[in-house]
Amino acid sequence: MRTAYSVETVRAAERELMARLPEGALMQRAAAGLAAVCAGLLTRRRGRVYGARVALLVGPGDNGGDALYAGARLARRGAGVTAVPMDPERLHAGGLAALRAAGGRLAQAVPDRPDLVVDGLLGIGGRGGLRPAAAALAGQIPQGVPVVAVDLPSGIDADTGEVAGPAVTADVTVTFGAYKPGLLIDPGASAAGAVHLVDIGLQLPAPEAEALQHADVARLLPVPTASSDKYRRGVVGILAGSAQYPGAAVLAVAGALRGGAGAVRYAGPAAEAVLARYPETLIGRGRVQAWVAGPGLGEGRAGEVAELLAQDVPVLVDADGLRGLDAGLLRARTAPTLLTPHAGEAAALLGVPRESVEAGRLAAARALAERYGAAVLLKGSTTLVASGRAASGGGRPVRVNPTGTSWLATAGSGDVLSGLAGSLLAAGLSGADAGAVAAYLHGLAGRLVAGAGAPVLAHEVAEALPAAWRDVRTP
Ligand SMILES: NC(=O)C1=CN([C@@H]2O[C@H](COP(=O)(O)OP(=O)(O)OC[C@H]3O[C@@H](n4cnc5c(N)ncnc54)[C@H](O)[C@@H]3O)[C@@H](O)[C@H]2O)[C@@H](O)CC1
Ligand SMILES: Nc1ncnc2c1ncn2[C@@H]1O[C@H](COP(=O)(O)OP(=O)(O)O)[C@@H](O)[C@H]1O
Ligand SMILES: [K+]
Repeated sequence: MRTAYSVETVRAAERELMARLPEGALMQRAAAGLAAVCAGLLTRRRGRVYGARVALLVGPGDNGGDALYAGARLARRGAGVTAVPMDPERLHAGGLAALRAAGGRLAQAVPDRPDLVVDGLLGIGGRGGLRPAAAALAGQIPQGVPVVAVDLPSGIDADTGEVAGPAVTADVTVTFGAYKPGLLIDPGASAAGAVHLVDIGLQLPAPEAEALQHADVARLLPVPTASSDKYRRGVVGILAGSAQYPGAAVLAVAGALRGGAGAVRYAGPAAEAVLARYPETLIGRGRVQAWVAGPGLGEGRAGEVAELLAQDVPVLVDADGLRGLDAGLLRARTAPTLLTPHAGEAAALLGVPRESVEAGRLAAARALAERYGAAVLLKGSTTLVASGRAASGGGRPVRVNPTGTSWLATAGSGDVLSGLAGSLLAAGLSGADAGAVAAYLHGLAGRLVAGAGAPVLAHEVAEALPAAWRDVRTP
């Protein structure tokens, strides 16, 4: 499990540790880790650190201090290090002295053709987008030069990944003590590049966000045993498709068949299309352990969705099923509910513009989970899963899906995802676990189909799901 912690939590852990260590020890640990990553990058690109030109963008706080001390370490290994301050009157004094003592220099502008730029403008003390002086410096970063961000790319919100204005885009981010949620969630995650975590010895409590890894998913997958039969493995019902959108039914069934339930039951007007493709499907209503309601239903079917929600079985609601959902009805349910909106559907459910969901994905997922008392899988460039309890009790971390590819932004891939997640619900996973595991496998399958980068069809994602299962289950 990869875990991420809010600024408040990181600061508290830092205070606690600093009280037990000599002054400046933590910053030295951070600077040593940062310098090691920079040295590794320079060595890979040009064979050695000696003679490399390194430009440090230095802000007024401790983030700038880290950059200055790391610059001093690189200068001692023979790099030519130039520090460019955001405000020459506000520079970390110890860091500046160390850099000077090591032979580094100060300049007013980023020198020509550096081999590496270190972004030490703002760290967890940054608020909002870069202000003009910082933005002007970030604007001087030459194209094509690798950028290493100190702790996080300056201008991204550490807690949410929101980017409120100008921000640095890094190739590598060296973060200290713990991942911050903004490094895992877009748009921040995209700005961070590859993230290296430097352990500085923090003792941390429960995380605010977490990302499953292969082993976590493998533990949650429903695997049949000697005593299994198709009913014990779970039956998933699919209410999807319409005369206008029969394909959504086929794709949701395709995802469900590969999700680990023992049988898939289809209810709706696209039975012929479903059977033509998947003769394994049971047709018509009957007992199920979970329902998937919504893909391709078209308009005027809210009554059918409400009928399923009135039953005491787990229900996943997607796509057209999400229109006009009754929050009171959902909150009154005792069986698990999982909602799987994309940003547009989430915006409609929250009554806010789509852009505000895109810009603040974490807050949107939490708000939906709280308002509807349900687990929420918010699809998009970083898929998030908030559990109902996380919002109300503040207890459960939001799951950030680490797999996926933007090639998945293709018609019908969401239908495959909802069938898959519904199947996992029927197999007995909680709403949040079913959502997180489904997003993980779906993202992995999408990557397998896209390969080095090629268009992906939704049905191919469903077909690649067994390979994704095997990949996850291979130790
Ligand atoms: N606290 C600790 O023990 C450690 C902290 N470390 C470093 O310290 C950093 C945090 O340091 P600080 O608390 O000094 O904060 P920052 O270095 O992030 O800078 C905060 C300062 O930047 C200015 N600022 C804020 N938002 C701005 C904006 N949008 N545009 C322009 N200027 C803005 C403010 O004047 C504020 O004083 C961490 O990110 C990490 O790099 C590391 O050295 C590890 C140890
Ligand atoms: N930019 C993106 N990067 C990665 N994945 C994306 C991106 N945009 C969409 N996706 C994924 O693609 C799928 C699209 O689902 P959805 O929007 O419901 O499409 P549809 O309704 O056509 O099936 C979701 O799994 C979503 O997370
Ligand atoms: K930074």
